[in-house]
Amino acid sequence: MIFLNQYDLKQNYILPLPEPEHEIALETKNLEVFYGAKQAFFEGNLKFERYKITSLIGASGCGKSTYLRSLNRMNDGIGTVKGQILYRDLDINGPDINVYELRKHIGMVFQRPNPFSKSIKENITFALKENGLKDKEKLAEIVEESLKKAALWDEVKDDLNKSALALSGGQQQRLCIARAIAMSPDILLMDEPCSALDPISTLKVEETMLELKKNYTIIIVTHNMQQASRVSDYTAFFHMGHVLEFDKTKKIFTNPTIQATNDYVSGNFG
Ligand SMILES: Nc1ncnc2c1ncn2[C@@H]1O[C@H](COP(=O)(O)OP(=O)(O)OP(=O)(O)O)[C@@H](O)[C@H]1O
Repeated sequence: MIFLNQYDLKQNYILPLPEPEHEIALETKNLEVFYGAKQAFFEGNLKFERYKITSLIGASGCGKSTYLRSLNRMNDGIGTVKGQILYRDLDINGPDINVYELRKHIGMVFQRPNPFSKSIKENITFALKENGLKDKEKLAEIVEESLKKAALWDEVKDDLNKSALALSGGQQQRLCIARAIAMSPDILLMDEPCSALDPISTLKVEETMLELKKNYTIIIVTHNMQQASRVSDYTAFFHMGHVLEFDKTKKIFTNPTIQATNDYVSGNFG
């Protein structure tokens, strides 16, 4: 067993990023996150390609969620985020950004399914109505479309007025995905979206993600190595608050450049 502190971070990090092949949906430059005096994330320079899935992997406490949550300002009021987060030529970490509007573009799906205690339909229409959409036909259209994209429509189409809380955990998580995509985000952040799900529900959510990447850019935190290798195009390996290696998923899992990545993906430390 190899222990985390065995790696000399100064020698290993940070590998040059691969050249992005396509358009960049989101980029972080010199991102740092502090909780009080403690620095939890260091020098994050990553570029996320549009219509691709990027997995963030690494041992518990290495800063994956801290980094992910910064991308739609979920760390506001919790930690201090320094550096730039560039989205459509805007630094969304800037003081003049309307965070509520931002989250319509960069949505989040959490670890535990968290549907509202409302009907399946209302879970999807609630935020849209709050945003002023009143047209019933348009709302019904969005409900159907979002549930179809989240691969839940066939299972719930006859029960749209039933409580979302009566759904299984896996169905609830797909409903939360439907709720997020009903707002037509550009980018979906997913923080261990399958950790509370059984293997069959996990596979369904993974299939949903593969379908969703036709229209969305997805960044997912996962502890599940098989999941990262099954769904993602790129993988970033986090270690003690640093991104040590970021590359195509196939390279990370079959021929990583640094020892620490190799040890992690082959299960030799944890
Ligand atoms: N709200 C907070 N206040 C203070 N410290 C925090 C807070 N959230 C996270 N941390 C600390 O920041 C570091 C990174 O935590 P983070 O949750 O980002 O790691 P992670 O890689 O996502 O872990 P896990 O895989 O267990 O979810 C840890 O040392 C953690 O204790």
